[in-house]
Amino acid sequence: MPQLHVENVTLTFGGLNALTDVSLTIPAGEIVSIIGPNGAGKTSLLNCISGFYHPTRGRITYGEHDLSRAAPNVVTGYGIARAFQNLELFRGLSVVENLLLARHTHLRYSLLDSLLFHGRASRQEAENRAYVERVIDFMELEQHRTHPVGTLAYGIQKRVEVARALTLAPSLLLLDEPMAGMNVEEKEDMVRFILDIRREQGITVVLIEHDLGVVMDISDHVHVLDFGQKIAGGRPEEVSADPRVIEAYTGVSAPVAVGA
Ligand SMILES: Nc1ncnc2c1ncn2[C@@H]1O[C@H](COP(=O)(O)OP(=O)(O)OP(=O)(O)O)[C@@H](O)[C@H]1O
Repeated sequence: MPQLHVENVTLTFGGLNALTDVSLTIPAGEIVSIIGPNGAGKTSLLNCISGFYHPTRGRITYGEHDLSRAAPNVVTGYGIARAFQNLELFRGLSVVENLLLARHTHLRYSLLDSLLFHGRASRQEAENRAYVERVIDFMELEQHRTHPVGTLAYGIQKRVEVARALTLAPSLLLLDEPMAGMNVEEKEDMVRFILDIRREQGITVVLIEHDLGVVMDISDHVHVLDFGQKIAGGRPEEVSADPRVIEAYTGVSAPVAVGA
């Protein structure tokens, strides 16, 4: 499975650097979290990886693929799917309809194919339905499958959003605050799903999350952004003890040991 490399990425909006010279590697099969205070550049980084923004400078690669100038649908085609912070679901459509719609972006046949080769198109359609049903099973959404998404509890809608990304059969899943606004029980469920996505499906997970307890519990590596710069990266226990991280979160400089 490919590794994701972010190399010296700078992203500028007018005079503002949303990201400055950020480098990090996401090893295949890991859960890696990106943390940092509000406005630190976390979503901007995810936008660069998923092709919504293009870095002003620097390079992003996924295995042999250069993502730096790729469009979002091309990035998805390379096996990178994203669940959005603000749900990207059609509220009036059912769970199963939302997932089928997302899966259709992966259809291998064109309109011409479907007219000329009806058999191939309908076989593909049956495969898509079977795939979507497996995702519904995996994300434990059976009881909601025919309900319009807009009528579901917020925590369930967030779960459908993750399911939507999974229907694209990614090898790398980008999750932007999948637990925001959830109660404790819903968070526990989402943590379990994230762990299972990695363990049972072998999918690499990049997570933006404000709940540091969750981050430290489930991440293999953590990278910390502050004012668009990477200020720390490493194992959760290394990062949580790093004085620069403590300062970024508390605004208070960590005491320097006497004699240091
Ligand atoms: N499209 C844009 N145009 C102008 N400025 C932007 C744009 N997108 C992001 N920014 C700016 O870039 C900086 C980083 O924003 P970003 O949303 O990436 O931070 P974040 O760490 O995800 O914040 P949060 O935790 O609040 O979601 C902010 O100053 C933001 O205002």
